[in-house]
Amino acid sequence: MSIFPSMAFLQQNFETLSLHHALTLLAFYQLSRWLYRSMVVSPPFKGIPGPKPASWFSGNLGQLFNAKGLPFHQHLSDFYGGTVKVYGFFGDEQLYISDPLAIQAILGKEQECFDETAVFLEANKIIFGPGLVSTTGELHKRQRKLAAPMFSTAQLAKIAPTFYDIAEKLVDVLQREVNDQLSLTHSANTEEENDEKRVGCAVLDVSEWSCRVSLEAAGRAILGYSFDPLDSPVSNPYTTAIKELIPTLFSLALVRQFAPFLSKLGPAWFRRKLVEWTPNRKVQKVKATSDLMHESAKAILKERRAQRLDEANLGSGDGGRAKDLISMLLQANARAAPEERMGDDELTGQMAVLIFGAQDTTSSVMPRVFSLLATHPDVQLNVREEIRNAYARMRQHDGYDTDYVNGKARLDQETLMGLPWLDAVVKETLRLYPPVPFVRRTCTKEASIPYTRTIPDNSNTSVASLASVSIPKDTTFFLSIAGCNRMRSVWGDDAGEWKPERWLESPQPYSKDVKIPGAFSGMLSFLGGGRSCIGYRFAMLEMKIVLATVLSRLVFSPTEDRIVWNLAQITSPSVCRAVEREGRVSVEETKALPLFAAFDDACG
Ligand code: HEM
Repeated sequence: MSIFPSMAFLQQNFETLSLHHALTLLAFYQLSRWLYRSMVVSPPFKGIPGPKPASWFSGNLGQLFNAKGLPFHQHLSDFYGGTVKVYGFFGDEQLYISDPLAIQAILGKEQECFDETAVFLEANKIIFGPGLVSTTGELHKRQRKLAAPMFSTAQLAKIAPTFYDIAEKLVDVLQREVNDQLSLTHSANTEEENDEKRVGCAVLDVSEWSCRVSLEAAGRAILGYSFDPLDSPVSNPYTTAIKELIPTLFSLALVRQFAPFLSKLGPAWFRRKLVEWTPNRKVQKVKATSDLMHESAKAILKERRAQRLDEANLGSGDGGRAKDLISMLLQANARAAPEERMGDDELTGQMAVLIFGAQDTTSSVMPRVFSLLATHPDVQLNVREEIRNAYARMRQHDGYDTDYVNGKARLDQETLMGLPWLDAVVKETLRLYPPVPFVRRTCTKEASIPYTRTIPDNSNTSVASLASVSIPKDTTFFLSIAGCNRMRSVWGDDAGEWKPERWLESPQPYSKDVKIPGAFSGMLSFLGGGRSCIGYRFAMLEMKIVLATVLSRLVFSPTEDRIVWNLAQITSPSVCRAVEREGRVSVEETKALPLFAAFDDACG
């Protein structure tokens, strides 16, 4: 008999236990499992290279789940190769995989052996409810089958005008902000000072604007609900809450390890009480955000139902334009066989998950694109010229009137998606700087995975040979999206450089020998396999519409601010500024990405 208390024992006896006893037992149970795995079970990854654990308690987890951890992640694949041994709690051996061959197996033919970690699934169940990111197996497949048609090219074409509405509003708002800044600085400065400043330029926080636009685009396109009309001075409380959710969750990485146990503790009302009683500011912040998301989702679902959006309504009243993706999902749900339908908790779960999935990711990519264009003026010139030429061609075209809305020109979807420079810039940014640099997976049944072992030889180069590693059940590992996207064996010696031209030279600028299943354009940024990003077409369309609309009018150049990109599951930019307090100077980071911006070509 095992010396450890089983979960069944804990559950049966829970009624008679005090909260204090229960938590102590839980901590003991968790601790003993880790100790058992690390001390009794023989280490599974002998011979696989990797760094020493940085701490006896949390191994390398503190380095990996660290806002400043991006260089460490890169170092692992650069220094140790595509399959690296890292340590979890109490010496628990884990893997850090960026090897394309291994990933091909994990996301492809061996995918049945791997799933999201229990920590990820259970934490998401608590935060979002039973949406796509917290379900597994048949339930997950059923939900995906119902949700996938919302993201077809044809359905997305119906929401493209919504993206254009938002992008055009953004340009109007930015124009006002630039004008306001220019008139303020002009009247406050002397002639000399004005000469020194970049004439005609204002400073815009492209990160803040991208966050607001992404949330508004997600709200309107997915829920048919406006979270942030952009022209009000204060952003929506939902924006602030959702922006802080990922960093807060990331900083709670250790506490989240208890989520699988918490989720099995008694009825829902009791688990809720446990969270309410937790004396931790960050836990309370996550709870408040989760409540806000659920309340919003429930209210919107009720509203949609009241509108009785049946098939006839969807196709009429607005020129055949569906209003939002959730209306489409409700309709598909009503048409599905009773046993396939989603319940209300699943529907509200999808709503929260989709808003969340759509917001933080695209709002990480867009500021990165603006910033890279600012520091690569030649590329920016090419992109802007290409967009402007496309508009000019459209104006010359006989039937151009149909592409005008409220007096503003709009590129049709085919033209927009086919702009080579814009496409190359977005793809190359996603490749080199994937907003989600890694995901975690658990091995649900033992699997043998092939990988390429790199061995340094005497001439300071390395030789590669094929190898395989057996991954025991319950092993947790890191799947490095950024590491795989930067593999020199796939992308060539310049894999670490941002070179949009590579996509112009060849539509497939990566090794033909490596096949990563389901991945977008040979990269892993949207992952692959059965849990790949369901919203990648949505993301590409939204980002291209916003970028093309903004870049057709504005030109960007860098300020002297030092920008750092931090890791919080999703990457985000911060500006570093020296602050003096009580005679001491320290560097403070604020979430922002300031760039000089000017309308047309006035920026020098
Ligand atoms: C540049 C933008 C985006 C990137 C880089 C991105 C990336 C990813 C990645 C890497 C995953 C896998 C996560 C994991 O398995 O742990 C994922 C899943 C997901 N994404 Fe995205 N995403 C983006 C935009 C979107 C958008 C716009 C939506 C919704 C409209 C969305 C909805 C989802 C959902 C629902 C999942 C979970 C899918 C499942 O488990 O079946 N994403 N995304």
